[in-house]
Amino acid sequence: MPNTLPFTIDFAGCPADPSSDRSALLDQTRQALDRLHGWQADGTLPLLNLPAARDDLAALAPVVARWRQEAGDVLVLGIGGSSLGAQALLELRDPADRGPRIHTPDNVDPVSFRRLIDGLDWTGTRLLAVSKSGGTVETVAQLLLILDRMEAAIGRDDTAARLVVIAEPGNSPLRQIANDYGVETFDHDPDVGGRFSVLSLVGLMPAMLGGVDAAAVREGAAAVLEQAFAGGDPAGIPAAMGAAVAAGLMRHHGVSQAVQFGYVDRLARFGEWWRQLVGESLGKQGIGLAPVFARGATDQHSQLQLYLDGPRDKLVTVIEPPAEQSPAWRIRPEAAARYGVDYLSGRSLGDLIAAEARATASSLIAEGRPTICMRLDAVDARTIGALMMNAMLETILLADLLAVDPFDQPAVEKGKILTREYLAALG
Ligand SMILES: O=P(O)(O)OC[C@H]1O[C@H](O)[C@H](O)[C@@H](O)[C@@H]1O
Repeated sequence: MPNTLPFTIDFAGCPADPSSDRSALLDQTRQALDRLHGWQADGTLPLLNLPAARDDLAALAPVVARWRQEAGDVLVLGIGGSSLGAQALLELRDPADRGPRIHTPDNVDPVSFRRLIDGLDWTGTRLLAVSKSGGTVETVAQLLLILDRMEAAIGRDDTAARLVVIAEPGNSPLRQIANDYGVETFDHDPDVGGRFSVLSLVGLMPAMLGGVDAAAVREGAAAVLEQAFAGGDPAGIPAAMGAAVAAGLMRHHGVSQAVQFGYVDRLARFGEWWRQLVGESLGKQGIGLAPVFARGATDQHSQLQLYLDGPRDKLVTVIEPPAEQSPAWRIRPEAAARYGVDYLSGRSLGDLIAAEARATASSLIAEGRPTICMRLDAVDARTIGALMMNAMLETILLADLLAVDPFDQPAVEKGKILTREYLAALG
C-alpha cells in the first residue's frame, strides 16, 4: 500500500488575515518538526518510534490468541490514557468478530460498575489492568474489588491465571498486586505518557483482543510521521498547518475552544481520546484550548446554533464521513414523491449524513467561523492510526507554538492527593 495519508484536510475555511503571523508560525513548526525528527532518530521521544515497533506486539500474541479463544468477557481496567485510546480503537471492531466481549469500565460509578460485574461468569472472564503509574486510585479500587469477587468464585490460582497487568516498572500498588499473584506483566514505557500511549500495547492489546488490526493502526501512524519528516513545506503537513492555524486564531482572534464535529459514530470515542490529548497537553499556565466533541448530525439539532451564531471563540473541525460503500437501503422514489420529500428519492442514509456534514461546514464558513474540513478515505484501522498520530503531532507542535510543555499535567495532582485524604478521613 502506498504510504499516502488516508485523509485530507482543507484549511480554506480558516483564511489568514493581515493580523495573523501564519508564515512565522509555520516556520516555527518547521524547526519543531526537525527537532522531533532528531528525537525519533535518537530515541529521545519513544512515542515517535512506536509506529515502527514490532517485537512488543509479538510478545503479546500468545496471550491475545489464548484469550480470544477462551474468554467470553474481558475487562480492561484503566482510566484516562490507560483506557480512552483502547476504547477508540475498539469502535473499529468488526461486528462479526467472534472474540470475547470487551468492557472498558473506566469510571467508578458504583451502579454501572456493579451492573457490569454482576452479569459476569468468572470462569470465562479475563482481566487486563492498565496503569502507567500503577497507582491510579480508580483502577486499583476496581481491581481489588474484582479480585475479591473472582477469588471467592473460582479460587486464587484460577484468578491469577486470568489477570494480566500493564504498568511501568517500579514498586507501585499494581505491580505489588501482580507480584503477589504472580501474574503475567508487561512494561508500560515510562517515557510514553498515557495520553500518547495508544500506539503502544496500552491501546493495541485491547484492540488485538477485539480483532482490530494493530499493525494497520501503526501503519497509518507511520504514514503521518513519514510525510511530516520528509522535509516538505509545513503548509502541506496537516499537523503543522493545524497547529499554526490554531495558534494564530488563539493569539489574534480570541479562539479558546476547538470543536471536533464528527459525522462518523465510530469516531465518537476517538473524540473522547482527543479531548484528553488536547485538554491535558495544552491546558496550563493560563493557556489552553478547550476541546469540545460534537456528533453530527445529532448536534446540528443541539449545538450548531451556538457554533454559527454564538461567541466567536471556536475553531470547528468537521469530520466528513467517507463515501458509503454499497448502501444497504435507499428510500423508494414512490415513497419520497408521495410524502413530498423528493430530495430523498433514491437516497441512502450515507447520502444524507454526507450532505449534512458538507452543509454544516459550508454554513460555518459562510458565517466567517473558522472551519477545517477533514475528509476520510475510510473508517478503518489504518485511518484511525493516522488520525491519532496527526492529532498527537499537531498537539505537540501547538504546545511548542504556545510555549507550554505538552507532556505533563501537574495541576491534576492536587485533586488526587485530596481524594486520598478524604478517603482516609472516612475512618
Ligand atoms: O495510566 P495511569 O497512571 O493510571 O494514569 C491514568 C490517568 O491519570 C491521570 O489522572 C492523568 O491526568 C492522566 O494523564 C492519566 O492518563
